[in-house]
Amino acid sequence: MKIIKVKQNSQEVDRICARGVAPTEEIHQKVKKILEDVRTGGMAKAVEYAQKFDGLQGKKLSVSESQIAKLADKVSPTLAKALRQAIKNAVAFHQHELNDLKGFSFQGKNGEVLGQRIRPMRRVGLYVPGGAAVYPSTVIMNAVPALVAGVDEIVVTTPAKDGIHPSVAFVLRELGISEVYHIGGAQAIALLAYGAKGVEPVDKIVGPGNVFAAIAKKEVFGVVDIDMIAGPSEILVLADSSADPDFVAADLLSQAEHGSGFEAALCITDNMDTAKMISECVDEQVERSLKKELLEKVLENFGRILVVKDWFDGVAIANRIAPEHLEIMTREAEELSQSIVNAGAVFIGPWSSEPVGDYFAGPDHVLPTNGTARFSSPLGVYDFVKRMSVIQYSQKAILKNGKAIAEMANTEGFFHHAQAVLKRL
Ligand SMILES: NC(=O)c1ccc[n+]([C@@H]2O[C@H](COP(=O)([O-])OP(=O)(O)OC[C@H]3O[C@@H](n4cnc5c(N)ncnc54)[C@H](O)[C@@H]3O)[C@@H](O)[C@H]2O)c1
Ligand SMILES: N[C@H](CO)Cc1c[nH]c[nH+]1
Ligand SMILES: [Zn+2]
Repeated sequence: MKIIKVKQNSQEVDRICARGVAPTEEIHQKVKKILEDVRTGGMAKAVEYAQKFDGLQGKKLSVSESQIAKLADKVSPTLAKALRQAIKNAVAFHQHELNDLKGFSFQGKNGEVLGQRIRPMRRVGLYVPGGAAVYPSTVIMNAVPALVAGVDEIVVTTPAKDGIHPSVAFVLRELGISEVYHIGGAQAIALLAYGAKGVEPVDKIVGPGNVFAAIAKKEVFGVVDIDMIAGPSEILVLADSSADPDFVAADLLSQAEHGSGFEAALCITDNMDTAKMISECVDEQVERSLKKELLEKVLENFGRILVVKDWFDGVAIANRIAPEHLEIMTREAEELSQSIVNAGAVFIGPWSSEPVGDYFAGPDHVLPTNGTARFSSPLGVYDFVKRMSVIQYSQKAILKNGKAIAEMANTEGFFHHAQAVLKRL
């Protein structure tokens, strides 16, 4: 793995900050055409694309409850136990988010009541990727916050080349999700956003995906809401000489293996010897891997060990990179973590390996990528609710403030706004 000495504004850091799949004009046009085709051509077009790209056999996108149940029964007892526990952990974590979603109301000086109410969305679409891998964990991470928020209708789309995987079916059944369509990519996003015969459009689409799903989500924003851009997975490990190089290497490769080829596996260290040991461990693990070719491609693009002169520079660079996952394996890991402001999730200390978060700990694994952690948050209950303002004016309050309101309205040239208030005085 390449080792590079860097400062905060080095070219290599700029290149990493500009990472991500830069979609070509060709991909953009392709996504737009698929969206438009499904919007105008409806179910027939959606089926055609799902057959072409998503391994759909036959003409039916919807997966029936009995199919889900049959597949779910195939899951081994040990996997069933693990998935059930992962669901429990995710529910427990997301329930804490409700503490910040209570709304409020207060009474003003003239008896007026003002407030904010929180309401769940009615119908949401969850995109569960399925091109290069199978993602039962992503069903959990997409669906649990929606369920905790109290969303009425949850729709899942997933490509699944070889049909819905039993583990995915198991999680769907455990969570009571029965509206499922075998479709992926831009065509799935179009189906969710525009609807088609037998499929009602949703209010919001969430979930990670490859470049086709991500661009399609951006394109339909406005017709529906979207969560964020959650693209190819990324990890940045901060490691000093106390870190176990074998752990660091393993964690870097955990995200490099996701399969799109555009993942990022980065490390920052303040020690050249540590850099060399980590690099050797990565090379050894890659050499032994069944995914050697894929890992080499990812590491060539965005696999780097950056050596900094001190942690002041290290933290500044980490905050510029704003990775999806940030692991800290340094002596004062918790203290250092306090300086991190841009990351999807922070994993502190040697035992907090990234896959603990991918599968089990409880916090969501749908996280902002490509540096969007500068302004986006992990998927959470807050993504599935809306805030609604409440204004309950009293007669005393309108008598006190009516003239001021009318004056503002008249200044804007809105005579009828002014009249509506003045009539009440
Ligand atoms: N950030 C997160 O929270 C998070 C979580 C899980 C996975 N991920 C990422 O999600 C991505 C999943 O990607 P994936 O490919 O496995 O699954 P995917 O479901 O996102 O994409 C597969 C679909 O893309 C479409 N597609 C592929 N090639 C196409 C082409 N040439 N033309 C038109 N459409 C095409 C097809 O519809 C196909 O079914 C990975 O990069 C992974 O790292 C991110
Ligand atoms: N690391 C991914 C998020 O970037 C989530 C995931 C699911 N399965 C394995 N990993
Ligand atoms: Zn992962």
